[in-house]
Amino acid sequence: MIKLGTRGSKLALAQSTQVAEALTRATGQRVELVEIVTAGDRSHAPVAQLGVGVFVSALRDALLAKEVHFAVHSYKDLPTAPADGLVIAAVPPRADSRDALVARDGATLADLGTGATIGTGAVRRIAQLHALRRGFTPVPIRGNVDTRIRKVAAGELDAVVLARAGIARLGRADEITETLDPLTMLPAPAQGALAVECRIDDAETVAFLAALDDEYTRAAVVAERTLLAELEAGCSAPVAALAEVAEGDDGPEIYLRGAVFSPDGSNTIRLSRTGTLADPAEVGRALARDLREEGADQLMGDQE
Ligand SMILES: NCc1[nH]cc(CCC(=O)O)c1CC(=O)O
Repeated sequence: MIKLGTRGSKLALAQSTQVAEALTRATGQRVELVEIVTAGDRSHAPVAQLGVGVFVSALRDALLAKEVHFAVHSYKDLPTAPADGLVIAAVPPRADSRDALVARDGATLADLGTGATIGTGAVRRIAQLHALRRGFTPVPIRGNVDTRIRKVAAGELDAVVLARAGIARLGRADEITETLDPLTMLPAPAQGALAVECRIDDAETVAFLAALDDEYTRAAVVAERTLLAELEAGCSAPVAALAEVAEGDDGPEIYLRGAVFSPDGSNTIRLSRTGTLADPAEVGRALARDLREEGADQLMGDQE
């Protein structure tokens, strides 16, 4: 039996269970889930105040203390700096990376009128909603996926925007009323991807977990997160990125789109780049340089 450390939230349990089952299918290894309470689960403060690493650090402590063999994170919630002594041993095939709208009566963004209240806590999503110039009223919310969707059913909000992958992992994809095209709502770097982490010196677990790794997903996530890191921005920053791997003339290549937003959505810089699958980090670095040349720092620094 090897031990998988997981948060106790429904979403964390759903994705940990899915990874555990995939590992058992691939290797025959049985996996025991061990629940770990993080500071982020105990607190009701806005995530922006808690800081990026709050959901992650308790899991990493448990790994380093050898209480568990590995942990599964939502990749987009990981700080961009690597953790000492740990390694992302597998990046499983990515789920849908797009954002999704949940509204009443099947409503899409096109159906929602001026003043429609749309719940989301992410600056990235708020800025892109404003940028549509439809007079929407983004409403900051927090809480788990179920809580957020309930506010729509209860009439407290007209709609919420959430990651499609999270809704789907909870088995509620049929409640999505519109999956948002990346042209309208470019997702967060690494959205929909999972990071499977273990101790770097635990060769046996590293070898086991390799069975779950998906080369294209890993390359995409490296490109997106290198862009984020190069812009010196965290997971709550107004930065969006999506890398896709497509067949080029000389084999597979990476197509990386990136965008930065002023917090009120009045200004956006969107650019893209292609590069070789062999060096996804370079694609991220190059796009970060391009965005900087267009004034990304000033745009994002324009916070207040
Ligand atoms: N920021 C919270 C968060 N972290 C991971 C997911 C689920 C989707 C994913 O794994 O990317 C969500 C919910 C959301 O953004 O709607």
